[in-house]
Amino acid sequence: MKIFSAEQIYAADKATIKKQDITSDALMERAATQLFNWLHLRLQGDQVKIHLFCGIGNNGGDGLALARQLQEHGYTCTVYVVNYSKKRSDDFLTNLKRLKDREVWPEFLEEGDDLPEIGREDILVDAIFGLGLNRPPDDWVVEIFEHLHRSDAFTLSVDIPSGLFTDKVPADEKAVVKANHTLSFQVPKLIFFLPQTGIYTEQWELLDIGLDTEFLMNTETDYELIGKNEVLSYYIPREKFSHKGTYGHSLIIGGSYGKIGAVHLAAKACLHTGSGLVTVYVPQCGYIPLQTNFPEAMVITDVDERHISNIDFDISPTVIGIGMGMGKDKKTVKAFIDFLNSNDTPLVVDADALNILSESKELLKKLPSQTVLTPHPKELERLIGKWDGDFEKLEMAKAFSKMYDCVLVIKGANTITVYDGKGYVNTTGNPGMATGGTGDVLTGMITGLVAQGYEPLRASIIGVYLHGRAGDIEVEKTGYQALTASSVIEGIGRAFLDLFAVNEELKSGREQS
Ligand SMILES: NC(=O)C1=CN([C@@H]2O[C@H](COP(=O)(O)OP(=O)(O)OC[C@H]3O[C@@H](n4cnc5c(N)ncnc54)[C@H](OP(=O)(O)O)[C@@H]3O)[C@@H](O)[C@H]2O)[C@@H](O)CC1
Ligand SMILES: Nc1ncnc2c1ncn2[C@@H]1O[C@H](COP(=O)(O)OP(=O)(O)O)[C@@H](O)[C@H]1O
Ligand SMILES: [K+]
Repeated sequence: MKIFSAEQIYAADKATIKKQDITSDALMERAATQLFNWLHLRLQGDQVKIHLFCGIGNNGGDGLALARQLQEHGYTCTVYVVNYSKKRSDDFLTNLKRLKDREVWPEFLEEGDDLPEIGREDILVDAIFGLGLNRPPDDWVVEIFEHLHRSDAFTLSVDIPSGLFTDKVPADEKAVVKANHTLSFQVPKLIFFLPQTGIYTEQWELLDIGLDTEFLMNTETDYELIGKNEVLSYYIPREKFSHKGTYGHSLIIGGSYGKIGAVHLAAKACLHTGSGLVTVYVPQCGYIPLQTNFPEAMVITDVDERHISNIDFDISPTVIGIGMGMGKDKKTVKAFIDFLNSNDTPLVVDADALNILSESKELLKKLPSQTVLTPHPKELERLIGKWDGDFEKLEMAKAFSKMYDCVLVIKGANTITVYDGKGYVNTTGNPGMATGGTGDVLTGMITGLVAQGYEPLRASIIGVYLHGRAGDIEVEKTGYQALTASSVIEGIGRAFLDLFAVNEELKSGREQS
């Protein structure tokens, strides 16, 4: 699913109005009706107090139109207009008049006014600012935001939490409404997925307002949200007459004394993701544990007991995953540099190998084209330098990816894979995965997918999706705290099966009906 910018959403508005020959007010009414239906379905006429805080633009207009529909259905609501500007939008004014025609008189809030009392059990609707915010809200408006927050009432934001810009991080966290739930129109917004802006709403949901599908389909976006449908469309089926050679030979290089587990996790994940063969390359201290606990893997050992000192093997792997638990011993750094100087096998690079790469631009130039790099935030900073806010981080990541022709997998709650000027935002995964070793599992999975013939960008997108899905499946059994990297590996098989689950359900539903 595409993630559109605010400008593109305004353009979609225009295209819809023209193509469907409707007024902008009719589109606002659609939006309000969807908001109303959402609330009505849940409240079923309950007489809970609803406070609607509206701005003076179209976000406020949505709020006013919603207030009218609520009032018509007998709900108890009070409407406030946060009067931050005299420049009211036409559709706001239309809806203000309609409300007054029904003898609902909003209370206009100005600087210095007393603020209304809000009970904990009440419901707040935040329709103060939407996509049109273009400067920080005034202090007295921020005070209203804080007042709403102090009430502890359930806060429902319309389109986006008020105070959030769509293209930069707010300077003051108090200047944003903290929503429990956001009902956003038609398309997801990038702000829901970035660590510095995603925190302002606990949940978000899309409401279909019938924007022109042709416009949405034909407009190229900088970001895409990756869900099951996207992954399914990339899936390569397993052939009946295939054999282990069909699915590639992955070589996992890494480990050092005390960190052999990282390689074990990556290699096991690689195998569970479908790599035909998996060989690991470790210091000698890794030989016995791996051969004892992981019979499916082949093991090649370095000449050194504790560290990788000379990457030397006589197999021809399809792809190499490198860096997990490898450490930065002097011998290892030299071995890695020598390896890069002669390697032309596709690479997936993680952990210490990334840290070594960060220290030399010359080394980065030696990476084969479309090498996958899987940094967590700290490793990313070492690679691309410090950024000022999540939006700049993404721009810097795109520039870096272009400069070195690499796929950058920016790991986090919503991992974003960046390549060729575009970002692919992942939707799976959970906080239980914030535990040692889950990153090693991801690297193994991406390596295993490249081995099977997925091109590096797709392997990354699919790997990240399945990794998160495996974590989501396993967390149902373990809870967040007990989820481990090993349990994520256990979940990989179910994550693959789950790709087809909806289709199966649909099929059985059709058969029954
Ligand atoms: N397709 C869709 O998705 C649909 C979207 N719809 C809805 O429209 C919403 C966007 O509405 P909007 O463009 O009128 O902007 P909104 O956020 O209400 O701001 C109002 C104005 O405030 C001003 N302003 C900005 N910052 C300020 C500040 N700090 N302090 C004071 N003033 C400030 C600025 O005007 P300026 O003063 O800069 O001229 C701005 O224009 C969208 O989020 C959704 O809810 C639906 O109705 C239909 C379909
Ligand atoms: N809160 C979270 N929600 C979803 N996924 C998460 C969360 N925290 C971490 N992850 C995922 O877990 C993995 C952690 O990787 P990393 O930090 O490299 O761990 P390690 O180095 O211990 O293997 C990444 O894939 C990341 O996206
Ligand atoms: K809002």
